[in-house]
Amino acid sequence: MAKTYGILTLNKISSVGLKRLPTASYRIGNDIAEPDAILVRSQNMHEMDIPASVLAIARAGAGTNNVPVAQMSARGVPVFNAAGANANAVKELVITGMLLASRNIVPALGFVASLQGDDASLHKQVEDGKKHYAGIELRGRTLGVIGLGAIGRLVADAAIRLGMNVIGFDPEITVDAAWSLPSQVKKANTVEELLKHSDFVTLHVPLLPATKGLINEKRVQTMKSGSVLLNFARDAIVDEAAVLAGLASKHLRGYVCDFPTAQAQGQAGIIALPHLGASTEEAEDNCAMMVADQVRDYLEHGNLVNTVNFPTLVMARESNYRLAIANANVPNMLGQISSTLAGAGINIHTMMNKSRGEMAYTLVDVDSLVPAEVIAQLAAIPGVLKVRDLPLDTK
Ligand SMILES: NC(=O)C1=CN([C@@H]2O[C@H](COP(=O)(O)OP(=O)(O)OC[C@H]3O[C@@H](n4cnc5c(N)ncnc54)[C@H](O)[C@@H]3O)[C@@H](O)[C@H]2O)C=CC1
Ligand SMILES: O=C(O)CCC(=O)C(=O)O
Repeated sequence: MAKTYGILTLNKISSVGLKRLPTASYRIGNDIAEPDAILVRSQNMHEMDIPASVLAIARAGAGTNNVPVAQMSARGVPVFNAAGANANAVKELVITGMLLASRNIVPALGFVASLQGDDASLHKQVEDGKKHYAGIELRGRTLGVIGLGAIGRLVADAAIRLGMNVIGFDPEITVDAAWSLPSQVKKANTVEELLKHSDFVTLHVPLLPATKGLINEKRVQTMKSGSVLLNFARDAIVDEAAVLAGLASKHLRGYVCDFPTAQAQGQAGIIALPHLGASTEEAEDNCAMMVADQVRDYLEHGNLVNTVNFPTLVMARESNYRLAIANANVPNMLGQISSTLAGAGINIHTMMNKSRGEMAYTLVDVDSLVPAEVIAQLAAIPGVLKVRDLPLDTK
């Protein structure tokens, strides 16, 4: 009988993506027991008892801070994301956020909603009251972008098209990302340099120990007087109390974020959206399609693309029998894997191994069926975290 896979969904995942997992071999739902993979958006998985059956977790989005990545690495389980698939949606909301703040749109809408009377009275109140909501233009102002990955690059490009000057800071920028940046983007050497010169500052970094509290009290004070901070990355990247103090003293003009909190609720200068950055039909479909394809390729063929904890490794099938082995990145793993196979009289057709940090991953195409006892021997090699037997279904 052909193998079937169970996919547990923890949030609503677009059906456009789920359709890429054929119903003949995939059972998908929010109540799948002993799933082979989990698809998730923002649900916090840190306290979840993740079943031992799970071979892969895929975040239908960019940030994986809601997934216990280190715990999964120790189990040899890759954590996938949908790199770049929702970047355009976030870019459009960031530009919206800059316009909302620069033109005082939120209080202006509140003013209009509060008006009462007939048309003539409304007209008078509007003309008298509009002076309180006069704004500033984006053209000619400076945007500082912290994090020039998939989203930051698109935001930089859009801002330049609106006539803004753009400064960027990203000490870990990839060569490809640097090539794709508009030449007008100026490089800041430090966060402080960027903050000092920017009228708007937008954050597009992942939440990591190194980025937690990136915008702290000292840095709020370093920001230009009258500037606006935009945070569509993660709440903990900003020390919100410091930002509220900056708003109260009028040092900051506004804080636009995707993460409402009780302490910021209703405070002047705050525009908080309900984590809407990636909430467009297009982004939800793109993310779901990307992770469905990645998970399917991993479950069926062991290929790894777009994980946050494993190397990228894709190998075309060259035989009907494949082993996928997740192991610690320590000496002599390949030697032990090949000698175990040789000892069992199994010929290696092709073998590829790649590492990333402490993790390594090996795909081995062999010429004959691998008996269960050999799989057990491989799994028992110290440092081997997971062994998967992936014979092609040739029926
Ligand atoms: N509000 C929402 O709905 C969404 C929020 N996000 C958040 O935005 C983050 C960024 O998303 P992408 O641009 O797609 O990720 P990405 O991985 O393409 O880019 C992140 C960039 O940040 C840079 N970076 C890392 N540490 C840094 C530091 N200390 N200083 C400056 N740069 C640093 C990296 O080098 C990389 O270029 C995600 O991790 C997620 O938390 C992403 C999508 C939707
Ligand atoms: O799935 C969502 O709506 C949240 C998107 C997000 O925060 C991310 O992709 O990092």
